[in-house]
Amino acid sequence: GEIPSMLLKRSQDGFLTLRYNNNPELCSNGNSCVPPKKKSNSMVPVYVAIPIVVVLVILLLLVLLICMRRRRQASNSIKPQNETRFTPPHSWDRNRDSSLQLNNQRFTYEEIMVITNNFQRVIGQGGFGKVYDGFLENGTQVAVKLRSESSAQGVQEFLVEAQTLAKIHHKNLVTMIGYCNDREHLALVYEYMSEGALHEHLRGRHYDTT
Ligand SMILES: Nc1ncnc2c1ncn2[C@@H]1O[C@H](COP(=O)(O)OP(=O)(O)OP(=O)(O)O)[C@@H](O)[C@H]1O
Repeated sequence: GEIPSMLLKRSQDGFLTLRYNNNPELCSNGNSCVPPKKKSNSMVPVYVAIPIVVVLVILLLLVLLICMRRRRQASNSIKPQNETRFTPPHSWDRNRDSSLQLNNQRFTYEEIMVITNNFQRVIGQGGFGKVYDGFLENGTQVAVKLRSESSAQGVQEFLVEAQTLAKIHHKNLVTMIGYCNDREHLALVYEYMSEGALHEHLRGRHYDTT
């Protein structure tokens, strides 16, 4: 503010010594008042807080989205254990989706007999029963795993293997081409693995069928 004229006059008359150079908020007639420094902007914290809150909310939403997606994937991969009927996904039905070509197609038992040439050549024996060599119409060599009635492993385990392989596709896993669920016959048709089973390699010998 302005220095009162009374004080200025007394200073000019020599009765008073005024020192106010270091106080920019004081001014005399001759000097222009230095405008008081603006107070720091009280809105600055708001400008900083808003983006932080927005970023936190976005992160929270992303985490929630990821959690929901993982939970959905987990629930999809767990099927009820007491399910006894073989209910292949729609994609297994070649009549519904011809674009699937050989993937997961459904075969009748008669077709399985043709593919394996009436179960002519056994190439292995597993927990579910015998595995037969076979050829599809287009010449693709396949391995047909036929569940035997006397199998120690139940229908349920067989279906679990089928359903798992129908979902999982990996270059290191055998590909399931199709299946047969015809009356009492259950069979899975796999791509033929000419190199044999991994455990045979680990043991250092191949299954001898001849
Ligand atoms: N896709 C395939 N290509 C070539 N041979 C196969 C194929 N699948 C199975 N075999 C042969 O059949 C054998 C039995 O296979 P299968 O998968 O039925 O039984 P496993 O995996 O050895 O035992 P388990 O059924 O008890 O798990 C194998 O050791 C292998 O020699």
